[in-house]
This record gives sequence, C-alpha cells and structure tokens, in this order.
Amino acid sequence: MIRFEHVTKQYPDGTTAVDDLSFEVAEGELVTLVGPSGCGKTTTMKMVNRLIEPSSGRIFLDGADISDIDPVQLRRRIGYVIQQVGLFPHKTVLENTATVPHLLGWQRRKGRERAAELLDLVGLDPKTYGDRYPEQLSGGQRQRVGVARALAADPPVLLMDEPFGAVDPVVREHLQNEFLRLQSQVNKTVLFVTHDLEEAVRLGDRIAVYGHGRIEQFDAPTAVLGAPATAYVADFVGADRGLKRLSVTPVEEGDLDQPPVVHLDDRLPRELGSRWAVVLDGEDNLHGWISAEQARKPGSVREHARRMEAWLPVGASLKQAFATMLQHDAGWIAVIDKEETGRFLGVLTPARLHEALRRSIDADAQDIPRTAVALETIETVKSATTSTKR
Ligand SMILES: Nc1ncnc2c1ncn2[C@@H]1O[C@H](COP(=O)(O)OP(=O)(O)OP(=O)(O)O)[C@@H](O)[C@H]1O
Repeated sequence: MIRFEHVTKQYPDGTTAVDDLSFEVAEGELVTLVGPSGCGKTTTMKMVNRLIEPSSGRIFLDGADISDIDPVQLRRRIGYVIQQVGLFPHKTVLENTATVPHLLGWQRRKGRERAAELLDLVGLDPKTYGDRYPEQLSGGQRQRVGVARALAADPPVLLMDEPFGAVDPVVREHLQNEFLRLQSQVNKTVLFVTHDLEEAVRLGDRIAVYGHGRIEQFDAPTAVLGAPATAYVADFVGADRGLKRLSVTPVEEGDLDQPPVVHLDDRLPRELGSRWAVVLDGEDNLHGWISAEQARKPGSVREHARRMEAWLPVGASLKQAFATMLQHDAGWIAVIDKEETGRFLGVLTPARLHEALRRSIDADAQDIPRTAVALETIETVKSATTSTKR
C-alpha cells in the first residue's frame, strides 16, 4: 500500500534526516516507527502526504508514484493525526470532525451524520459532546476527536505522529486500547510515529526501529524484543526487554497445567491428589476452587467451594497474567476460553509463565511456532527450578 524506494531527505542546511530508506507497508497493516528524537521518523511520515518532498528516491501509494499526484488530492486520501490535535477552537466538536467531508463538498447533513457516527466510534457520545467546543474537552477527548476527524472521509491510509504523546500514561493506555479496537473495525493502513517503545510494541503489527536516518530493524514486535537485529536495536530495546516482551506474548492453551477438577454437584472426594482442585459448574464453566483440607470434610463440593477471583481469558498477555497473580497474591490463575462463556481450559503458574516466555523467545529465534520449541529447553528450566528448591 505504501512503498518507499531508496528515499533520501537532505534539508537545505545539509542535515540528512532520512538516508536511502526502502520499506513497504501492506494494506491494513499498522506499522509503528520508533526511535530516539531526531532520527527521521516525522520526516518519513511527512513525505507520505507531501508536506515534505524527498531529495531522491520514490514513494508509492497503492502502486502510484505520489510525486505524480496533486498534493491536495493526495491528502484527501490520507488521514493525519498529530500530537497538538489542531482542532479549530471556534468550531464545535461535530463541525471539527466534519471538516474533511465539508472540504470534499459533501452535503452538510451527510457530513454531520458521518461525523456523529465517527464520534460514536471513538467513544464520544455525539449527543453529549457534539456541540461542545474543544476547550470544553479533556486532553484525551481532544485526541479522540482528532482521530475521528482523520477518519471522517474514510481515507485508506492514516498517518499518526505521536497522537497520544501529550496525555498522561493511564489515559494513554486507554486510548491505545481504544485505537486497537477501532483499527480492528476500520482496518486502515497506518504509519504511527512514537518514541515510546512500549507503545510501538503494543500497537504495531510490525515495528520499524530507526537509527539515524535509517531503519535498523523492521520486524514483528516479538522479533524486535526477542532477537534484536543489531547492537543498536538491542541497546534501544534495553535490558528489560524480557519484561516488555511479557506484554506482547499471549497466554496459549499449550502453556497451561491441568490440575484435578471437581464439579459443583459432586460429593467431596476426600483425596484430591493435590493441594487444591478447580471447581467447575455443570457446563464445565469455571466456578472456583477447593483446597485439599476442605475436600476432606463431609458434604458436597458446592458447600465448600470458593469463588475464583484470579482468572483470565486465553490470549491475554503474559504481563496481564503476571499482574493478576500479583494482584490476588495467587500461586496460579485459571484460564478460560473467552470472557463471556468462561469454559475452563487450565491453569497458569509462575513456572509455566516463565516457560511460555522462554519458549516464545526460542520460537522467534528459530522462526518456528511456539508449540514446536524443543522440550529440552523447557526441561532445563524445570530441573533448574527443582534443584534451586532443594
Ligand atoms: N526543516 C528542517 N531543516 C533542517 N533540519 C531539519 C528540519 N526538520 C527536521 N530536521 C532535522 O532532521 C532530523 C530528523 O528530524 P525528524 O523531525 O524527522 O525526527 P524525529 O525522529 O521525528 O524526531 P522527534 O521524535 O524529536 O520528533 C533532525 O536532525 C532534525 O533536526
């Protein structure tokens, strides 16, 4: 969808901001450009909508050389979101959102309807917020209007330059999650500039890690964190990349242990064969757990079962799993198939979590699926753990 071919940008003062850059972004792909300040990310992005012209090389949009497209026509096909949102202060939220449809000559009513639809999509009720002015919104809400405005004319491509850079970390994470949800619905081809590696890793299908004017690595987040291509990338992703990796590695069914299971309507089994068992309802949905001590009492499972507090759906990140363990001070957490139905799949323990992380690193290094990682690696981890315990 977007293709750079040997693109160089040298500013008149001799600064080479971008040096012989070649890469391609597929349709519907979200690529994050990450790197330290001044490494050429913004220059790269602004060349796509011709706010900056390259010194040499060519850029293609959907197969067409953009230097042959009128810049105004070009920009109508490309949504643009920047940090200082740039909303018009004297226009309402609805009018701001309808800016591009208005420029495109849409009928006023159609433009406003589309704007209301988009506000709804970014989580702002048009009835509540549509008639407000930008100064009557929080920073996070203004950013959402910025995203809604960029999407209003349904452009196939979105350029986002540090769009969530000016809001506090909590709001920022919220906006990132919302944006991911939105992207799964609208499927735009997105170039997203950030200097925050965590953000790049969370959002990107692939990440371009910038050195000075050059891309040092262009890869999936797990690969960048697990197998940095150069010493520069290793240094940039940092010594805590194992921790960062937790947030991009999902819990998979193969990671789980299968403890003893009892059902709510069972009689208490007396011996569980374990220190605890998971309790399921008649439809094999997760209910709670029971300790070996309680299982020896008379009566039914239902009378003694405790409700489960620490659980997660499969596919949640290992980071979320670890946070849930810490939050509930739990030695294991239950994993279910999805939030709504709650069918029990197994449990994740700290040792299993560590194995999952190790396995995902090896899988990336060897370019094979996680389930295919040789078991010796896992056994090594296990025996090392056992020997420390002794
Ligand atoms: N108009 C200009 N004239 C001269 N040099 C410029 C101009 N604009 C940018 N530069 C230089 O080009 C280099 C790349 O700048 P660019 O804004 O693309 O970096 P960036 O990676 O987006 O940085 P940041 O994260 O700080 O926004 C920097 O050294 C910058 O000083």
